[in-house]
Amino acid sequence: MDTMTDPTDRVSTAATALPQPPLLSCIASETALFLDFDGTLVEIADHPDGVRVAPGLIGLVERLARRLDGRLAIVTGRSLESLERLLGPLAIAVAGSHGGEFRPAGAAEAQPLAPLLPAGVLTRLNRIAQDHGGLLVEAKPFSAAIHYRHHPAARDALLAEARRIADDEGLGLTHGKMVIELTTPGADKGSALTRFMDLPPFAGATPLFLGDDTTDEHAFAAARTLGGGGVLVGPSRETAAQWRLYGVAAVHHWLKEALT
Ligand SMILES: O=P(O)(O)OC[C@H]1O[C@H](O[C@H]2O[C@H](CO)[C@@H](O)[C@H](O)[C@H]2O)[C@H](O)[C@@H](O)[C@@H]1O
Repeated sequence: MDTMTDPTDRVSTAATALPQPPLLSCIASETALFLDFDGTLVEIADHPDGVRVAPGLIGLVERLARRLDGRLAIVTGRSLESLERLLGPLAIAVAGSHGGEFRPAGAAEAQPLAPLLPAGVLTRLNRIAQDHGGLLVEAKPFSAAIHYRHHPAARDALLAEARRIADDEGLGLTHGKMVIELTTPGADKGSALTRFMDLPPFAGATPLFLGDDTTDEHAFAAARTLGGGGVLVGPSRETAAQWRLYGVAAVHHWLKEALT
C-alpha cells in the first residue's frame, strides 16, 4: 500500500480537502522545517512517558537538520526535559512548553520566552486531579497540563475548573488531545517559530510546520504570515494548515523521502 494514502479517505470527503504537501526534496533548498512531537513524530500513547520512539527517528531528524543546514527545529508542548528523556540530548534547535522554552541548535541552556508558572497553580491543579480520582498532572516550567485520557467524562468539569484558574492567575488555556493546559502568557508555538525565523540559520527561509493538534494552529498561522505554511497531521478539521498527511507513518515516509 502507498504509505502516504489515508485508508479513511475513501469514506470521508472532508478528509480529502487538503492536498499532500510537496515533496520536501523539491523545496528543501529554501525550507525551514518545524516539527511537532506527539502525534506527529510519535504516535499518541496512553501516558506521556509511554510513547514509542521509532528506531532511527532521532538519526532521521538529525540527518534532515544537516541536509537543511540547521534549519530544522522540534517545537513541542512538552518540557524540553521530558522531550530529551525520550530522545536523549539533542543538538538540534528545540522549543518546549508550548514556546516557553527556546533553545537554538548547540546552545547549552534554554532561554525563557515566557514568565514561570505561578507557584499556586500546580497545587490547585493537583487538588482538582485528586477530586477526579487521581488524574495525571504534568508540571513544566512555563505550563502545566492535566490529562483526562483515562477519565474522558471529566472533560467539561475540568475545562470549567481550569478556566477559573486561568482567569484568577491571568494564564492562557489550551485544550489538546485529552489534555487541558494552563500556559503563562507571552509564548506559544507561533511565537517560538517566529523567534527562530528571526535568527540564523532560519532567517530568510520559508517556514513549514508539521503538527497534529489544535495547539499547533498558532504555528500554522505564524508560518503562513511568514510566507510559508502548515501540514496538518491526522484527520481533516478546521485548520490554518494548507496540506495534510494522514498520520505519523506518513510523516516518517515524507521526511525519509527528503534524504533519498
Ligand atoms: O506539542 P506536542 O509535542 O504534540 O505535545 C503536546 C502534548 O503531548 C503530550 O500529551 C499528548 O501525548 C501523550 C502521549 O501520547 C498522551 O497520553 C496525551 O493524551 C496527549 O495529550 C504531553 O504529555 C503534553 O505535555 C504535551 O503538551
